[in-house]
Order: sequence, then structure tokens, then C-alpha cells
Amino acid sequence: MTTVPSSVPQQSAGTSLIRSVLTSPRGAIVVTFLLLLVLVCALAPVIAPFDPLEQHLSAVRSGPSGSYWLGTDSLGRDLLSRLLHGGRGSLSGVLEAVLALLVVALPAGLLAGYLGGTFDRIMMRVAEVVMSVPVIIILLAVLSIFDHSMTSAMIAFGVLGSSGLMRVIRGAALTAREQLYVTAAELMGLSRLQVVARHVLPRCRGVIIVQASLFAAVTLGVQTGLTFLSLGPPPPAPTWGGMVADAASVFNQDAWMLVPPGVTIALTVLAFGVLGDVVRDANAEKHAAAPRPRRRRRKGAPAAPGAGEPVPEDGALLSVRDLSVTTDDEQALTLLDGVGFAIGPGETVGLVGESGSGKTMTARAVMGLLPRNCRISSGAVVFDGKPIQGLDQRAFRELRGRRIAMIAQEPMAALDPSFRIGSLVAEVVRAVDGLRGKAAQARVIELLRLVEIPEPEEAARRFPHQISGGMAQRVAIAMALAGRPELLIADEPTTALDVTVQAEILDLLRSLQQENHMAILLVTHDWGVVADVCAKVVVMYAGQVVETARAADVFETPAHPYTRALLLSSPEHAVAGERIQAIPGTVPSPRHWPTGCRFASRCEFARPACTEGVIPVERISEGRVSRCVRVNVLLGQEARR
Ligand SMILES: Nc1ncnc2c1ncn2[C@@H]1O[C@H](COP(=O)(O)OP(=O)(O)OP(=O)(O)O)[C@@H](O)[C@H]1O
Repeated sequence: MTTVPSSVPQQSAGTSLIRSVLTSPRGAIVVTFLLLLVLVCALAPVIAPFDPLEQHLSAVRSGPSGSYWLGTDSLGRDLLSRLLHGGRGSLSGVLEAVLALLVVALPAGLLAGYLGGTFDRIMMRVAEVVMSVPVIIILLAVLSIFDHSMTSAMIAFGVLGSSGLMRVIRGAALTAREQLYVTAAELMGLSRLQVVARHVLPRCRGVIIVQASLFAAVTLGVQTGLTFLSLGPPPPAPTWGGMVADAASVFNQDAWMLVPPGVTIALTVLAFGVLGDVVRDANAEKHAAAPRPRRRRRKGAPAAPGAGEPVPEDGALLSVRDLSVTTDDEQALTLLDGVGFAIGPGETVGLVGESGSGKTMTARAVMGLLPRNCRISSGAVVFDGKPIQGLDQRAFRELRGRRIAMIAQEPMAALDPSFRIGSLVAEVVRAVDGLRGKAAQARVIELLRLVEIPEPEEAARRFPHQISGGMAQRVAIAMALAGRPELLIADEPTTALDVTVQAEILDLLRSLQQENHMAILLVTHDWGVVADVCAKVVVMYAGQVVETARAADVFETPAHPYTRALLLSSPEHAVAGERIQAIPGTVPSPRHWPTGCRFASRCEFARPACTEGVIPVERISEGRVSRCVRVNVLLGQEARR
């Protein structure tokens, strides 16, 4: 029976940052100082020895004594009491300014960085305008309009300062959104708000705290300056700036009066500044310590091609029809050019080709998650009979993570290192099933068990860096299975794994596919993987499909010179009697696609006809096509071998 851990572990990166700050000596000192300061100022009405306005004319400028610990001012008012009461206004002013700063800068910066595009451009222009506003003039205007209200001035100061922080957060969000685990979260069907809150915001947390504490230091300086100039609450109200002004007026007769407010202000500004430094250092250490994902190439692979007839288009679960993708800039580079293939329910299809041939772009187009600078320029992706282009974000989320799921290339990079495994899987379970609490925890364990993770309760408590690459891939598969998808897109799911682990993961995928009758589109470089699990193969080269066939047929008689060359260059499937040979040259970039056959310059069968015009797709037999004008010559030669 499934036992459920007492709780699916929740986020803890924030607590680890706090722990690092508190365990550093500087951090512990400044945090203790600031907490004590806030406490004694908050308790001023209770603990201050005198009323801050009470005058003791017999003890004017008396200096520290048993009755007046920090001495008195020119009117015999107790300096300690005035300092404590004044601190309430100063610290609450700092808090108001910092809150105003965060309320404006946080959503604006996060959304500008994450969404990009027009929203980003508008926010950047607004930030530039706000930065060019003369702050001090605005503050003076606010103080005169709002009757010397320091709260209004501090809120205005926070809003005016927000453009700087917004730009910093935007930069951090821009970096965060490129993380594979952010893409993975989108692929799992999480809404944009969930992705920003769970995966982008935590990456920006360090920089936000640093900037906020430095801003607090500046705010205290500005506020003290304003009260020094009597622009804040009018005398005799106790303010730190007012106390400095009083002390300055009698500095020649009694220098001591400047010491209590001066030292307090200096120490507080210093504490905010040091706190910012400590958080920045702790954050940098945390990221430096984060494990880097490993990438290893598979060396050997089992043989035995999978069986199965290609499914005709009309029974297809997924049908990619004449799909072209271009970049959305003035160059309008074509990255996918008329790509077409189909996957039937429960069918496993390998998408094969060298690096840069367009496999990942095709997979992302199917998920409706193209890079931001790319768009579908023609053709269609049809899932279960319905085109998916033009679906709004909500409709896409209904598909993604639920009916179509994807596992990304590098499992370790696809798991957010800030969260425990249980929390990451629970997040997807919440998004796709709406489960909460105990039910969500039970489903998490069930999923971890389904992907054959030993001791799933224990695994749920671990962080991604505490598990192996193979285990991470199982977790990624568990997350993908959460929505019980009909189609799983696996983008090189075993590339980053050791050979034995690769075989285990392939076994797992095969058994999951059979048990759940789930279709799989397997993106891979690796013929061994194709041979192991795929019924059908789609071979891509330079943004086009060059051959589609049953896997068994491809291994027997490749019908495109590129497929043949790929097989000959593969150690596991070299043709008997021929040397393993690398394909000369490289895949041309989309900028340099030649006229005619794009493989011609690397092809031993090429003739002038190959480069004279568009090469049509030739239908060779049921479900088998090749984009080669010399396919008959090639098949004849293959048949003779
Ligand atoms: N955002 C982008 N903007 C412009 N070109 C891109 C973008 N992303 C990919 N490309 C280009 O599109 C082509 C296809 O890339 P894709 O990532 O789909 O190849 P792939 O076959 O999946 O390669 P790999 O196996 O290395 O992942 C490549 O030439 C690549 O440089």
C-alpha cells in the first residue's frame, strides 16, 4: 500500500539564503542590530524613560548621566527618548519607501523580463522617463502639497526609485526565463503566472533583497536630510534629522549632542548597506555551488528494430502538415520548411537528424512553445483532428501537460534546483489535476512509483542535486505523466545519461507506452535508440523531412542518401563490409540553404539535377517517402548489396 510522507516538501531555497546570511558573522551582526533597533523603536512608548517632548530646564545639555543615559538637548529633553521615538518615524518611512519600491518594480520588472516583446519595450521607455525626473523637486512638491507628510514623500521616493530596480529585476528575469526548468514548467502546462511566481521570482530574490536594502540605506539618508531641513514633521516632533539639526546649531558649545543621532543614523545606514552585501555574497555562493548538468554521449546500443506499420494520416493522433517556421525579424529566416509527418495513437516515432536539422524546433512547434523570435509561417499542427494554431494560452494549457507532454534534453537542468523533488512533481499535479494536500501528495508518490523510483517517499524529500541523472530523468518522466498524456514528446531523453541508465530509461518509456497506449515522438541523434523503441522514423535534414518510413525498412534499405550516410556513420548500424564513415561537412545553417537538395554538397549520389530546383517528396510505398530525385538508383544499389 502507498504510504504518504507527512508532507510533500515545499520550497526551501529562501530559507537556505536566510540561513547563509545568518550564519555569516557580518550577516548575524547586522540582522541582530536592525532587529533590535526596530524592536526598541517600536516599544518606545513603553521603554523610553521620558516623554520625548518633556523639558527638564534644570538639566539643559547635561551630557550622559544616570538619569539621562545619552544626555539632554538645549531644551533639556532626554536624547535617548527622542532618539527612540524619532526612530519610529524614520524606520516606518524607510519601510513605506521600500514597500512602494517593490509594489511597482517587482511586477513590472518580472513581467517585462519574462514576457518580453511590446510590454518590455513599453516598460523600458517608462523607466527611462521616470529616471529622468528630478527626484528632489518632486519630493519638495509632494511635501508642500501633502502638508509635510513624510509618508507621502517616502511613497513618492519609492515609486521614483522603482525604475532602477525594475531594470535590475528585468535583467534577472530575462536570465531566469532562459533556464531549461522554466521552459520545462511551461511544457508541463503551468500558467505564466505560476511559472513567474514559482520559477522566475525565486531566481530574482537575491538581487531584489540586495537592491531593497541598499535603497533602504539611501532612503534613510534622504529622509534624514529632509527632516534636517525641517521639511518633514514640524518641531517639536522628534525626528533623527531634526535632532541632527538641533545638535548642529549648538555644535561649537556642545559637540556631544551630535553623537547619539549621528552614530545611530550612521550605524543604521551602514547596517542596510552591509546587509545588501551579505545577501549578494550568499546568493553568489549559492549559485556557484549549484551543480551543472552533465552531458554524455551514448556509446553502445542494442539492436532489434521495433515493428509496426506506419499509421495513415487520417487515423493520426498528431499530424504535422507542411509546417514552416520562420524567425520573426526582418531577416525572416526559414528554420523549418514544409515539415510533414503523422503519429498514430500509441505509436512510437523517432525524429532523427544531425544537430541543427530542426528536430527540437519541430517538437517545440508541436507543443506551441516556439522560441520568442520564431513563428509558424505556414502549414498546420493538427492534434486529434483539430489544428492547434490560433489556440489561446488557456486552450494551449489544456493540451500541454495534459494531452501532450514533453520531457526535455537535460533532466537535471529541467528541474528547478530550488525545490525538492516532491514539490516539483506536486506543482505539476496541482496544475493538471487540481489536486491539493494529501491527495496531491498521494499522486506524487504514485507517479514516482510508476517511473520505478525506489523509495519514492525518500526521493520526494531530495533536491535535484541530490539525485543521479537517471533518477532526474525518471522524475522528469513522472512529471510528464502527471496529466496522463496521449502523446509524449521526448527530446533526446537519454543523451545526458550513462549507457546502462540509458537502457533502463528506454525500457521504462517502452513499458509506459505499452501500458498506457501513449504515443511517443522521440527526438534523437541515436540510431541505437531508434532501433530499440521506434516503430517509425522521420529523418530531418536542414529544416526538411527527407525520409519517412518504418524503422525496419530504414535499417534494411534507407531511401535517402542522408539516411544512408547517417546509418553508415553510426557504429551500431554500419553496413556489413563497409567502413564506418563520418559524413563530410556539416548541416548548412538556415542562412545558407542551397537551391535544390540541401544534402547535395555532401552526397555521393548527387548529380546536376539535384541542385536545379525544388526537390519534391517521392512516395515510395504506403507510409514511406523520400525527398530524393535519385531514390531509385539508391534503392537499386541498396537492394544489390
Ligand atoms: N531561436 C532561434 N532563432 C534562430 N534560429 C534558431 C533558433 N533556434 C534554433 N535555431 C536554428 O534552427 C535550426 C534548427 O535548430 P534545432 O534546435 O531544431 O536543431 P536540432 O536538430 O534539434 O539540433 P540539436 O540536436 O543540436 O538540438 C538550427 O540551425 C538552429 O541554429
